[in-house]
Amino acid sequence: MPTLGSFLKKKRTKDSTGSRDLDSPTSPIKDTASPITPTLSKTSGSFSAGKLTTQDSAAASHSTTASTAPSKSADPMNPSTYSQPYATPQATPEPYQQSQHNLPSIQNLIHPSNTTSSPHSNSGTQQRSQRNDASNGGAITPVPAQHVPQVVRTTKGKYTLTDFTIQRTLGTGSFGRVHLVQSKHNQRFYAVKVLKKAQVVKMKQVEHTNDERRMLQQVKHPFLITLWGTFQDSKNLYMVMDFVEGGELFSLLRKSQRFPNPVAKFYAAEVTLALDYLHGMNIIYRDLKPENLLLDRHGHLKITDFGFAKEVPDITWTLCGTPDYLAPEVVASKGYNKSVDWWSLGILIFEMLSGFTPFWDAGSPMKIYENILKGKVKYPPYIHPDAQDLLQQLITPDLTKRLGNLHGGSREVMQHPWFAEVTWERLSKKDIDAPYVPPVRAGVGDSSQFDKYPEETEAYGQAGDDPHKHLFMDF
Ligand SMILES: Nc1ncnc2c1ncn2[C@@H]1O[C@H](COP(=O)(O)OP(=O)(O)OP(=O)(O)O)[C@@H](O)[C@H]1O
Repeated sequence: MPTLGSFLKKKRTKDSTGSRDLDSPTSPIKDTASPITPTLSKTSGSFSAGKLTTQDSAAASHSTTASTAPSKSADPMNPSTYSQPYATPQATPEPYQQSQHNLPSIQNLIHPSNTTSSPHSNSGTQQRSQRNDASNGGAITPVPAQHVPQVVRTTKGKYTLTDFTIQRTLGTGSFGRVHLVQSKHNQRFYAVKVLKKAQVVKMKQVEHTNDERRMLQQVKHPFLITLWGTFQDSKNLYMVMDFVEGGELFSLLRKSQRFPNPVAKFYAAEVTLALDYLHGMNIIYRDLKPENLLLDRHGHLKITDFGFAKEVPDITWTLCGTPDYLAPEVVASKGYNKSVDWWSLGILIFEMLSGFTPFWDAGSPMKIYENILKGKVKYPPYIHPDAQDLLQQLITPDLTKRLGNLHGGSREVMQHPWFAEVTWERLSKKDIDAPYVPPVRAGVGDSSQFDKYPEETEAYGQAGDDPHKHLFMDF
């Protein structure tokens, strides 16, 4: 039996449960007088989550502007890939009305033994725990692959630091940070994830990091982040991705406290399509949570952070993920399969609908794990009966009953009555209006939707000894 070691991968920079005060008068979104008015989408007759209309009129007015910008991706090295420049915004949106949103108080969920391992241990609230190579068998029915894509995308070109002007930090993790950067070749903006090799090695994340690169290189889907390429210097690894301007779903959820039913449904449906795609490629994502869901400038989701994604045809044993989102078979060190992502989808939907996660405990991750194993979920009365029915079938420890893990695979999730209005085909083409359009100015590197972080003090691109180079040959 391998040893179990947990460590801090990333702290939620905001708590996962601080929205228990659901009747707070400061909440911009309430179920009782929802600002999300169900509207017909641009594709009449198909599902539309409606619009967030009270956030600010500037956001709404900007959405028209933003939608004029082409959403075509562009290779950072290649100016010809952006022949249609972004439309210049006609109206400058007002910045987010932060004061209206009144973020809930931060509560600490850091495991005492892990508080020193994070680069931001003074500001965080929740850790991800991980243990490697836990073993022992578990009787699991593998989900048959739904579809295997014909074409595997390859990352283009080889970049170096000198191809980009590094700008502010957009987010931080345990081994590094993500920067907004501008390509010197095409002037467009990208996100570059910088991972410190020494930290990756110290935290035994070499395999996960190489997996992350390989998984991201393989995937191509409207709701998954695009990786353009990777490179390294003596100290750091660099991953060049599209910059997703709208910020984390986490921030929107905390500002909103909880989402009305149609809004949660819209985001859950996009995640479901992405999971269906990943599982069709035998990839388990394993880190579903609102922090890893970014909003593009039109309000559609992009799943980022493939740090735990893994190609697993049948069963795996590694314990990784975020405590609140872990399936019981992962907590119990049993072998597990793709169905852990369906469990996490249940937790995500629960959190979107209620503002807190079902097994949350102020005490510690150990308490959360205990709650997960007990498996008792209290459903708030405002959760729609169809949603509750879906959640009960996703957040079930019985793998022979968990939706998504049955014979029909992800189709059975999509066919659940809660998703009845969703026109999956159109949604997969982003042919359905998002419920909320982030107030960003397209094409100008507007990072106003991201929290501020202290900047890196160590210069990138230093020459010198590189004892870890052989571990990251693919970068
Ligand atoms: N492509 C992107 N565009 C904009 N922001 C991004 C992008 N990728 C990541 N971010 C921001 O950076 C944060 C950290 O990214 P990510 O989770 O990938 O880093 P990480 O180092 O793997 O963190 P963790 O320790 O959770 O694994 C995200 O939560 C998000 O706010």
